[in-house]
Amino acid sequence: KILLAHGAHREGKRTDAVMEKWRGYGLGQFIHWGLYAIPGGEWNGKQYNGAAEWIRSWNGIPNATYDSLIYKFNPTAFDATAWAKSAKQMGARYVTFTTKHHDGFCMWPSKYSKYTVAASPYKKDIVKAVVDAYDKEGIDVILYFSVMDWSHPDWRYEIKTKEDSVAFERFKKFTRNQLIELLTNYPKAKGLWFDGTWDKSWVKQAAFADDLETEMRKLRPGLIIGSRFRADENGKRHFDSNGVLMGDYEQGWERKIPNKIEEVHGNDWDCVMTVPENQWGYNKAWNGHIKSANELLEMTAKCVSLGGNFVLNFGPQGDGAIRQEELNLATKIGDWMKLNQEAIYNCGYAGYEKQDWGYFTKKTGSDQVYMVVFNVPVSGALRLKMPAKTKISKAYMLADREEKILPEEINSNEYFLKLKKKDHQEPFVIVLETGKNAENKESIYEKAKT
Ligand SMILES: C[C@@H]1N[C@@H](C(=O)NCc2ccccc2)[C@H](O)[C@@H]1O
Repeated sequence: KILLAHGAHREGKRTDAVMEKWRGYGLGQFIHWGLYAIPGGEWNGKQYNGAAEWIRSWNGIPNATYDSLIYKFNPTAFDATAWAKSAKQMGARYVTFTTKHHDGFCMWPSKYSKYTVAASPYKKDIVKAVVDAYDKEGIDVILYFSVMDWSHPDWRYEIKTKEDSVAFERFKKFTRNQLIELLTNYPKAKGLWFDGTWDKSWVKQAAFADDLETEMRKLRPGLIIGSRFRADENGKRHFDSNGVLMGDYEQGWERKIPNKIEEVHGNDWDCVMTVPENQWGYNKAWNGHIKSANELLEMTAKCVSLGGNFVLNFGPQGDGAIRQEELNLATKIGDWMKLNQEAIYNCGYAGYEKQDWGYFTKKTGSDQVYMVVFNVPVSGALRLKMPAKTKISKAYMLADREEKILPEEINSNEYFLKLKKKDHQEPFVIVLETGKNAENKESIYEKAKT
């Protein structure tokens, strides 16, 4: 092991109650909202073909012109309670909210910047409204914060000159001030979701970032900070020079999902996902593939089956209303979650191999196993391969506990589950009661000799 002053300070999962709760969330909501929602991916009738929240970086718009959007920010349709109620019915158990994105506009009245809601016609503290409304619905709040701040005169992508380094020292102080301000103003926030930390300038600040993380954790015991915040003294990010995860969970799953358990290295993790292929902020033209509710439910089940959380992004419009397509998805997902949440909340990796019909999840701290089924074969019978020594004592439909399913053993540890109904239009859950240490019933079929 390489001796590191600013690598990981802890190895393996956190075991405290706050993190145990985080681990069991299953489904979360991301909200990207800021000045970028006003142009919505378009400027002077021309479409910006990047992600809508990056439109300030487009050379199609002078920075000063973009920044003057502050004078147009007056979201009359903004209703944090309506957002929180929609998230509640969807079944989200935490929300990650953009306090400041790469453009540098602050959704709270920061005293360290003029470029905030306080200087807009709207004036009011949006972060406070969101934190209070979601907290009232029992949904935990994580604050998203972009270190990269294109609007700040002292921000640098990299430090090339003495002047750059003097400026960036000021920027580091500014960043620390804003983070301490957020933790002080919004003590209900359970964590910080850092972004914009890949710049060469920030990657060189191992000691500063390490000290800042320590200071934030001391100010807010139990605070949850992911692996994207800081680099170690060799510039290694997410995993330090010894390959150990920095922070409390892996934050690398952005618009992608692991396929097998080995890819998560025994760490906690969350996957953050857009509804279109790559739009986080509101984009008028939702081009390309828009994910359906069933696709998003499958992503949720896949993440939970591999021990992670699935965080679905919403991009409210410039007026503060959430677009109808997103509200419809939240409703459809919520309808399914109301029936099947038992297989998602406080569940994790079951330890079984992946199978064609869908995903296994297991209730944390129990032997209760769930099959979240997305693919029923034409035969209408699900082939189930269990590890040796696993006996199925009971199988039934979660949505109708009276509908028992008799597992037909076809081979040692292989079963067919014949379903009453074949044409399922929605994913569904089968509950498996397994006796882990059941005697390993000798198979009645001898193995083929090859
Ligand atoms: C959560 C998303 N992260 C922001 C972003 O800049 N992603 C682009 C990116 C993704 C992964 C590594 C570097 C850069 C996007 O704008 C969203 O805020």
